[in-house]
Amino acid sequence: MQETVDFISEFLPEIPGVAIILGSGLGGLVNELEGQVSIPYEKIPQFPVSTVEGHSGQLIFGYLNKLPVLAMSGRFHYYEGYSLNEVVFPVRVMKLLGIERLIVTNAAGGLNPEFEAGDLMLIEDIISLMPDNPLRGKNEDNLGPRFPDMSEPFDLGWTEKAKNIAKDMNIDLRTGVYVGLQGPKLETKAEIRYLRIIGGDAVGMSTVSEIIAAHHMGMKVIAFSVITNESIPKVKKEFTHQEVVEVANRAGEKLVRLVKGIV
Ligand SMILES: O=P(O)(O)O[C@H]1O[C@H](CO)[C@@H](O)[C@H]1O
Ligand SMILES: Nc1nc2[nH]cnc2c(=O)[nH]1
Repeated sequence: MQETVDFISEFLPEIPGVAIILGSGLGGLVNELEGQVSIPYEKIPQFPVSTVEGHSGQLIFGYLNKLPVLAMSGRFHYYEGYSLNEVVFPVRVMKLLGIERLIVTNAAGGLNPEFEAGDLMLIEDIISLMPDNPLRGKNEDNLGPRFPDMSEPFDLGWTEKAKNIAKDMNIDLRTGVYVGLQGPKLETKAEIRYLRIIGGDAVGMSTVSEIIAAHHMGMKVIAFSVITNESIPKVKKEFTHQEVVEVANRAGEKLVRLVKGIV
């Protein structure tokens, strides 16, 4: 990690105040960054590389409303074959770079029957149904405790502010629980009923491990889902990743405005 931190530090004009992980189709935010410095993942020592369409694969430093931020344009997923330790590697590096705040975004399926494609959801809690955990193995005590409390993985002050900012901006913000599954297969109808029964409002294949790792290290975290599809569509149609990216691109505009406001 230190090798990676030293490498990235050379490119950063200053320590970013906030890191932002961009979900599928949500890369549009980078157009808003001024004074950009981009580092392709393949140039960064020890960094994994993105293999999913809609995830461009670069770290981008820039100024959002004059505040220095670091955007991860392209994240890593367990289904790509990476271990969860590899999936959260960039989050750990961000913290070691001195970044204290993290905004996580994703494209997700709506489980809550009141949600529609294009809705924006503030993630208030998570359920990790990943087959592993990024904290498994020897604990690095300099990162965080062996048994981190997870009763409040998100920063309450920050989430309250986000809700108020959304209201001021006239952005309709849903709230709910995000369930993270390993993917890459989509859910069966019975699995969707199950996920709803256990309390899920949105479902996806990312985010939960990043939040666990960030909270372990004491970062202040906030997270949003763009609902790109209803997991049981009202009109029968098959899931396609292309549609996820298209809807996220469109609805992402709202998220970009909100993130800008929050930053
Ligand atoms: O969670 P993000 O990276 O936004 O991507 C979501 O979209 C992809 C499926 O279309 C899956 O990778 C799912 O997790
Ligand atoms: N697991 C899962 N991931 C998604 N990513 C975007 N939509 C979905 C979905 O419906 N299910």
